[in-house]
Amino acid sequence: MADMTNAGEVWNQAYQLLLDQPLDLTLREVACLNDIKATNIFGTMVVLTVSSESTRTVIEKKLHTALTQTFSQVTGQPMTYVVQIDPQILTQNEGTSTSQIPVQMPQPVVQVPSVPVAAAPPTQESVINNSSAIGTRDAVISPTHSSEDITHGNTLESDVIAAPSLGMPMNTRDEVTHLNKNARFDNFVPGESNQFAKSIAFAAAERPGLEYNPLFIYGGSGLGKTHLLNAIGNQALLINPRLKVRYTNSEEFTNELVIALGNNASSRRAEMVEFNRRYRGVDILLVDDVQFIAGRDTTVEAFFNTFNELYEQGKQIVLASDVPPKNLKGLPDRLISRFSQGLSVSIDPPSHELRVAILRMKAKAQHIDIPMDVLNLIAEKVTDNVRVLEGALTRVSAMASLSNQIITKNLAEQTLKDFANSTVEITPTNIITFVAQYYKLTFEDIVGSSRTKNVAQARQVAMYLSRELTSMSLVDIGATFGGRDHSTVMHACRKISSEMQEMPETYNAVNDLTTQLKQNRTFNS
Ligand SMILES: Nc1ncnc2c1ncn2[C@@H]1O[C@H](COP(=O)(O)OP(=O)(O)OP(=O)(O)O)[C@@H](O)[C@H]1O
Repeated sequence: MADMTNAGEVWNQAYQLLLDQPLDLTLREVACLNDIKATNIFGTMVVLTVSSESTRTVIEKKLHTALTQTFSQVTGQPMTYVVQIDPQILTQNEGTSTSQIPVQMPQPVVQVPSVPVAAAPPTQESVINNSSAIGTRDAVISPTHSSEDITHGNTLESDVIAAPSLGMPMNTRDEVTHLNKNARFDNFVPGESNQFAKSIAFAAAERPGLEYNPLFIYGGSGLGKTHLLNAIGNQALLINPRLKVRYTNSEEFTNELVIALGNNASSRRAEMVEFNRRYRGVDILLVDDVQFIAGRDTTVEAFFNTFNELYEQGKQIVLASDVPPKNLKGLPDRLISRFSQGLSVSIDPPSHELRVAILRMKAKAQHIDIPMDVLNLIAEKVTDNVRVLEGALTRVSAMASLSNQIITKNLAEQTLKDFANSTVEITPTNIITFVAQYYKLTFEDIVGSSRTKNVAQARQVAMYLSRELTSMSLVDIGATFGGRDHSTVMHACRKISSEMQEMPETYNAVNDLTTQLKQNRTFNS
């Protein structure tokens, strides 16, 4: 195992392992590997520094899975990474003997699943807007940038439901089942777009392993797939508390497998027995974001075997993905045909009526007094993603509370002028970079261990934005921010959400940063 505190050592070992893998890279992409330097490690997060946006793109698009898995293998624990750009690194890399890759790479075999890539480098603009003129609305509202809904960044896991917005079922992740106990059927609002999925999910929870096995739920980001998966587990346990249920996602499954396999020969056997017990000894297995299982033969093989064993024993398997089975990329046909042999149900974007109904339920849960015309307005502004809908409700309620006004259509209109939809893809790296610049800190400050007030505040804002603007789970966000626990992230999200209702500077920071991120206009790197 590499020394966890030595970034260079971790990278060197990881690099050697990468060389042994059949990565699907062009020669130009291979050359990019020489541009990577591991400059720091914070907890379970490796900071990779590269000289250009194009290298970052290659990393995020082509090497994501290979890198996370290799880092996990080298250190013996689930790892993640962030990429920062520093043009100076080129000079520093010159002359270093390690990590120079030969330009002949192994032949393409494995398709590494891509993750969304940061958009083109933004232009330099002033980031700091400390005008705390709450009440004079124009001061906190910047020009609108509108188009489609926001696109989410790293969609690797969504095992937990909590979000920073008001009205969210806050996450309480069960230690054993990994279920979020607050995601239930009774707080999942049905509509035409999700009713069928909800009914089938309910039936699977009531009669696991019988009619709908496997059950495959697919649909776009923020439409409630994770909520339904958790609801199935919770409902099944309500009916029969003795059932063994496990919620996971492909990232977690893969990481646990890599760690079990990475142990030395003597303990590997025991680790694998434990791994198999965890996944094959259950009555209900719920697997989120199954599209990311692609990428490694060993993971696919382990997943295939797990699936078969559970299926043959009549155990319930529920899978969630952004696309239907036949559109899954990089998975062998035998697995796709297994996924297709049960029932596939879609969740479609919610109608206006459903968006209003969801908003009404969230507002009621938080005792927010909000008139019907405002609910309609929010539902008109945000169309495709319930998570974003919740964020919009948070903004309106925060603005009313800060300016000591009741919620009116006018106030909501002004507040949400800036809550524009955007096609810009927002990645954690972008968020950290933008937040660092906003607070006049460094990238490392945000992901590092400093607890000084300013740094801690900036980090919490970055965590909040990660939850609101990407579909990363609390667990993934925690890992990205220096290996912090998911409860730390949950605390940060709650704190910032509540501060937004009371402190103009927090509201302004979140608001300004959201606008800048969605328009991708700020840092020059
Ligand atoms: N019909 C609904 N009723 C109540 N809340 C909902 C509904 N649909 C979605 N939500 C809420 O919206 C948020 C996002 O949902 P969820 O995380 O389940 O989406 P997802 O489809 O898994 O997204 P992703 O693919 O990005 O992980 C959650 O807070 C969830 O509780």
